[in-house]
Order: sequence, then structure tokens, then C-alpha cells
Amino acid sequence: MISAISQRQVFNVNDLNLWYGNNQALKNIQFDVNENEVTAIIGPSGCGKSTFIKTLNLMIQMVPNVKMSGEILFDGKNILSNKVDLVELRKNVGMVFQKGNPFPQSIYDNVTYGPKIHGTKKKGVLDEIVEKSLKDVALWDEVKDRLNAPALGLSGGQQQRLCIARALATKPEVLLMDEPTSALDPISTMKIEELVLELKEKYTIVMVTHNMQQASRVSDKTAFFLMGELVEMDNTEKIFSNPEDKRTEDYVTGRFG
Ligand SMILES: Nc1ncnc2c1ncn2[C@@H]1O[C@H](COP(=O)(O)OP(=O)(O)OP(=O)(O)O)[C@@H](O)[C@H]1O
Repeated sequence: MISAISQRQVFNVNDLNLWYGNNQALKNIQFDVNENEVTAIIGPSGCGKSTFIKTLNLMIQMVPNVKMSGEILFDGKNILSNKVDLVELRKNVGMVFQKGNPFPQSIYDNVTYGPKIHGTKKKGVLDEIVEKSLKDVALWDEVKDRLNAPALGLSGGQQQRLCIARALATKPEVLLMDEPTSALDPISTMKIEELVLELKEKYTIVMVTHNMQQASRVSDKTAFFLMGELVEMDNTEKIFSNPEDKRTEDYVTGRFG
């Protein structure tokens, strides 16, 4: 049998611990992310999924009294060292949240927000970024005639796709998605799932989801968290059909959680 070609790893998380004050929320996490794959994070409420995904672009540091130990290598460099440039990191590791949270500005200004911060000023270049980013999320045809209309006038599903376009506009390498469809109807959810499958051709995606069917539909790898620990991480098919750990099996078969 020909062995699989080993893929480049974008993140290597080694022995990560995290405390909110005295309360330990993540324990000895080992977590690798392959390039151009979708990695899903599942687990019951309060197990540390959101906390963990927010460590990958250090958004977690916005929470007061957070302490971390261990290392998070992004493209081989430890982002927990003091030398990291946060603006650069968040340009390369974009994030999309549970509820589409467009700024109360036009569709156009939402997409150009990031590129402008990073110094892109020319109208022609910004126009191109807007068109490309909106095409990437399959929103261009729906909004191309009203780019100056308020983003908040879009439907929930369109707002979420706009937020993905906003994250893509700075040309990130990784897209973090924290329960991106939990506030959406089934059709909008399906569109986002289709989009995720297309986007992984160009981007690496890490996604928290409560929805196990969603994890099995869109992800290559699945990580199961429980009480701050990473119980098991493997190919999605294996996690859902033949996991190593009894706790994973109980969770994916609906015996708890
Ligand atoms: N800002 C915070 N300050 C203190 N403790 C927090 C904070 N955010 C989360 N926690 C605690 O950290 C633990 C993990 O929470 P987290 O939100 O990461 O879990 P989760 O798996 O994403 O949950 P859910 O699925 O309900 O969103 C919980 O015990 C939670 O109470």
C-alpha cells in the first residue's frame, strides 16, 4: 500500500494549558492542524471548544486574567512567545463567529475594513478585493448591485457569508469558525457547509460545531474535547465509526452530552 503523502502542518499545539484566573479550562492539549483540511472541534457545552479556538489567533488574550503555558506553533513559530505581531497573526488567522456580526456599515466597507487597516488604499485594488471575496463566498451575484447598502439589511445567512468574506479579504492562511451556523436556518447552514468544502481548497479551516452531523459532513479531522481535555483527535470517519476512547464513543453515539 502506498502511504499517504504527509501534509504540511499549519499549527502544532504542544502541551497547552490555559487558566481563567485560578480555573483551568484547557489541560495539556496536543493538537495539530494540516494544511487545506477542515478540522472540527466537538464536545459538550463548557468543555473548552471556544476557549481553544480563540487561542489559535490569541483572541483569548482579550479576556482579562487569562494565563497560558505550553506552545502554539503557527507555521513553525511559537505565537506564545513575546515577539509575536498580533496584527499580522490575525491577518493570517481570520475568525468568524457564531452570529454573523457585520459592522453597521455598507457591504463594501465591511469587506474593505481589514485590507484598509493593512494599508491598501487604492480604490481599484479595494474593488477587486471586494469582488473576489464576495465571489469566494458565493454572495457576489446577490449583492453586486447594492454594495453601498447597509450590511445589516442582509439576511442572517447572507450576513454570515459577508463575515466570511470580510475574514477572507486580508488573504488569511487559516480561517477559524466558532459555531458558524448555529444561528442559521437549514438552507443557510447547507450553503455555509458547501462553502467550507470549497474554501478548504485554498484555506485551512478549524471549526467548532455543536452539530455532529455537520462535523461528519464537512471535516477531515475531528477533535473531541471533554472537561478541558482533548480526549481524541483522528480522521473524522474514524471518530464517528470506530473511536479509540470509550468517552468519544459515548458522545458520538449520543449517550451523553
Ligand atoms: N471569560 C471567561 N472567564 C472565566 N471563565 C470562562 C470564560 N470563558 C469561558 N470560561 C470557562 O471555561 C470553560 C470552557 O468554556 P468554553 O466557552 O470554552 O466552552 P465551550 O466548549 O465553547 O462551551 P459552549 O459549547 O457552551 O460554547 C467553562 O468552564 C467556562 O465557564
